[in-house]
Amino acid sequence: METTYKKVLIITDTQVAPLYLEDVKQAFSSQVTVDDYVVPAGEASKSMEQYSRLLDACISLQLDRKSLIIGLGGGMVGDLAGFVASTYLRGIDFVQMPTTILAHDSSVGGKVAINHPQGKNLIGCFYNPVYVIYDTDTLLSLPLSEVRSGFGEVIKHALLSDAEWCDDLFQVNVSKLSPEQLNLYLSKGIQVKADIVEQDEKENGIRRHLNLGHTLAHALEAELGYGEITHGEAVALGIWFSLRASEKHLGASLPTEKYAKWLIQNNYPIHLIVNINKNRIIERMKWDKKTVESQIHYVLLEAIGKPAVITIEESKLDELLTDFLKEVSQIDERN
Ligand SMILES: NC(=O)c1ccc[n+]([C@@H]2O[C@H](COP(=O)([O-])OP(=O)(O)OC[C@H]3O[C@@H](n4cnc5c(N)ncnc54)[C@H](O)[C@@H]3O)[C@@H](O)[C@H]2O)c1
Ligand SMILES: O=C(O)C(=O)C[C@@H](O)[C@H](O)[C@H](O)COP(=O)(O)O
Ligand SMILES: [Zn+2]
Repeated sequence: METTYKKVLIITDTQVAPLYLEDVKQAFSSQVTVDDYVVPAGEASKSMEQYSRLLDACISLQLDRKSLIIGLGGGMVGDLAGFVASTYLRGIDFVQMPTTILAHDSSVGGKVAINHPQGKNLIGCFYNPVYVIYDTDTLLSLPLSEVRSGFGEVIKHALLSDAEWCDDLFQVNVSKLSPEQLNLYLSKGIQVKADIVEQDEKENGIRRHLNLGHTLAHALEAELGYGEITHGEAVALGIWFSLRASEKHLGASLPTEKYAKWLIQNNYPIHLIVNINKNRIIERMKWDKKTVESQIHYVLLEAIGKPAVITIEESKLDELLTDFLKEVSQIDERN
């Protein structure tokens, strides 16, 4: 990493700024000019409008190729700041300072992007930070809803890798975790992700497994309106569908009941999808980046730790989704 940055721009959001921005600024010597740009907290800021304003800020601050951009915050800030850094002057150095549980996933692997009303992360690229600085003490200020959201990606990493870890997680109440337990899960998750990304950085093959649950999750986020459901909660619900679809489509034997019980005990917002418009969701699923020649490719599990990318015909997907939404609505009525 360049160690003589003269200008630094810290990009953060309105919820993180009052908590951590001054601390980070104070860490620089007086030789460095440190500016900040604070976007509204929430997924809606991962937009073309904020991206454009941030580029205007880079230009008015006259950042050059020896300047540094820091993304201080959760995955929203990381993806947005990283995309600005990747395109400004064809790319300047970028540091990720993740502050959410979910960002154990988003700060690794170099995917940076903004959303389009049609779909999630439709505009982006692969651009790695020069450093990731993850101070897990920052996680102590997270609201419970964001802890829950972060566990959508933690449980994904467990299902992709390790049945014993899954059993352990099914016992977990996300509101009652010790910092030691959380740190253990985060390092396990980072390892699972890093191992996959090292083998397939640009997602031509096995990196697609990291999209478990995301074909439905991204469709839900766009359909409900960005920020109406968190990314991690949408992923957790998307994984539920993937587990059921794996049982029905592949005949896999999976702990789907235990998984659903865990979701309910931890108050994942299943009510948000009860009245979802199934046909519009299927149309949105076609915008998934794994889609090739209009064929939806789905990440299913043959077993825990054994993901596979499977083409599902639209009529079959319709049937699977109809059954799933019926099941969700019956469970929602009972709870
Ligand atoms: N690039 C990738 O590989 C990747 C992977 C997973 C998710 N993502 C993206 O990440 C985004 C979701 O990330 P997220 O869940 O971190 O969302 P987020 O960045 O919107 O953060 C969630 C909320 O928590 C607040 N917050 C952040 N840190 C806090 C702290 N320490 N204390 C108190 N409040 C805090 C934020 O202000 C925000 O309101 C989505 O846009 C998703 O698409 C990207
Ligand atoms: O890193 C990856 O690869 C992932 O799929 C991780 C996902 O958790 C993440 O949400 C990612 O941004 C999804 O990527 P996309 O290419 O489907 O937009
Ligand atoms: Zn994700």
